[in-house]
Amino acid sequence: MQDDLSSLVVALSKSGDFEDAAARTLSAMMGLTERTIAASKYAGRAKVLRSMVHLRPAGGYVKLAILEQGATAVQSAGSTGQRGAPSLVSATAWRSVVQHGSPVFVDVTLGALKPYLPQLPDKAEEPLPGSFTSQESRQSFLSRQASHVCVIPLRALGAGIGGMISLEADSPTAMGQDFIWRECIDRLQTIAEVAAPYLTGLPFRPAPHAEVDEYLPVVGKSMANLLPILNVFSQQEESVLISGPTGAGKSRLARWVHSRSSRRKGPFEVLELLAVPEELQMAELFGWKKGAFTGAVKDSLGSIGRAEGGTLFIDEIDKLSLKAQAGLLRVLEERSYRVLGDGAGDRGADVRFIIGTNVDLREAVRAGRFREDLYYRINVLPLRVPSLDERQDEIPLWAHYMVTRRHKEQFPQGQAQLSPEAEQVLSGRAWPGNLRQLDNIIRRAYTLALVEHGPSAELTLSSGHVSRALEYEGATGQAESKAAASIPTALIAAAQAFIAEAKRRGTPLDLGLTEALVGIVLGQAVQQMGREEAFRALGRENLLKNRNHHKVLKRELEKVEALYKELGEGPSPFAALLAENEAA
Ligand SMILES: Nc1ncnc2c1ncn2[C@@H]1O[C@H](COP(=O)(O)OP(=O)(O)OP(=O)(O)O)[C@@H](O)[C@H]1O
Repeated sequence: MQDDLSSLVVALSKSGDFEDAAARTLSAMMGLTERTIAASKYAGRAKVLRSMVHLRPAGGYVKLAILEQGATAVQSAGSTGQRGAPSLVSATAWRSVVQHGSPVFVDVTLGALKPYLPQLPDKAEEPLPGSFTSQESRQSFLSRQASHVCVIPLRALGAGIGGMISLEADSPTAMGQDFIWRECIDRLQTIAEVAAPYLTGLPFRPAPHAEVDEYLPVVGKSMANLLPILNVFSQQEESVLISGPTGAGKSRLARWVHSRSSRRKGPFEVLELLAVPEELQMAELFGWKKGAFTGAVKDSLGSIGRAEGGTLFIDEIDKLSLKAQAGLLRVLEERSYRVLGDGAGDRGADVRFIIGTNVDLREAVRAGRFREDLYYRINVLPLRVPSLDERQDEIPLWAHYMVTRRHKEQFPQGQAQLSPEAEQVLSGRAWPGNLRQLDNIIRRAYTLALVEHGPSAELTLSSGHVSRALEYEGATGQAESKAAASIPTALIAAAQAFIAEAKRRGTPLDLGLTEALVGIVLGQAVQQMGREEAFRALGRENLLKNRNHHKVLKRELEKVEALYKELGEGPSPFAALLAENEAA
């Protein structure tokens, strides 16, 4: 073992990317498992099928690597040519790994799951309450011949559990027994510990060029990395949890998942919880029979009923009342529900759920607003959609797509484009409202261009059109949103606000007034850190040494006052500091 471990360490230290490190780690683990089988009573009657690295730090999956028996390289998740639906891992297994920080053994045939807790031997013998998992996970494993699964936590150095490694084996004669996991678990864990810093720290291999389609017409670098994972998710029956900021495209991605699933011919239903008052949530979800409550004048299908045979996307799940959460949990666990006022009993739900959220559900669980069991039940296949600001490379592509789409509605044969300057303006600002906000701006800029040029099959949106569309947004809102953005982005936003004001006034707004920026930064720093610390932090210690800092602060703050005066905005937030400085 020592030799194997040393050669693994050498190999890992030469690995250039996650995929290579994953292949080496998984093949070392599968090799060890095979040797353990060969030396056990299951020799010749059991085989190792595959293993997987699931990198899923808080927020969602970022990488999934699968090594099939006999292969030397990991499969890129979701690649075509995979047989059947690749099984991932059950919600209960992940929950146990997170809660106990220890491995878990799953007997798929029995549907039993045991945490490996040698320090608490009694507990280790008890299957986890609630036992194994949903029917979906079980079926998924069984369809891949996996009868026994071992799941090992993956810890990044100094961090919590950021993922897991799962090993699947086929050993029908070991039904109801622990299989060989106990014999090799310590060594498997050692391999996982040695490999964890490489698996969590190495860069990913660049994703192959992603195919775009009507549901996802633009794919930049970060989405290209996520799509293979989402593709695997789409082939599962388990619930998918899509989190991400509002307007980032979660509902479109849900549709994308549906369009790639085996349910694509079935309906795709959306339940926007934000639009449903709490007291109507149960009715909206489950439907009602005539007379079930005041106002129920005829039978009505709920979202679950309408999504029968297809997919239901429930957006803003954190808005679900605790009562409706209990109802949804039951549907997810038992695949049945009761229509309100239906005396005929429960009906089955053949529905795949995709859940959307723009809040951190763990926080909602901690605050007691969201059921923990429901959280784990929907958190089997989580994925976080990055904000548009994290997908900078997509901004011009989306803008182009949105302009073209709009123009084709008017002129099917026409051509519309954005000037390079217009693209720069769009790329240079922050998008707190994400794709929805970008779409709104493009719509306005397009209208402005039409107004200026008249209806025309050939149309170019200039930076002027885009800037004017942005002006409608209001400079204050922008400035606030910029605070969290990168410095260049924030500065460009400030420049846009300045230019917009210059254009609005009709009288010149002298460029020299922008020099007030130095005073704003300095004044802000002095207010936050105190005089001396501020001058040091901003690289002006020399001014402290020759006692010139009062003078410089005065000069710069006066420029700020001049700017405020010119804008008719009254005293600046640094007026008191200026007076105090004068007195000093
Ligand atoms: N794939 C897409 N194709 C075209 N437009 C898109 C796409 N994705 C997002 N958009 C644009 O962004 C807007 C917001 O997208 P979507 O409703 O999917 O976001 P969301 O993350 O679900 O938002 P919310 O959380 O507020 O519901 C859409 O109305 C559309 O203008």
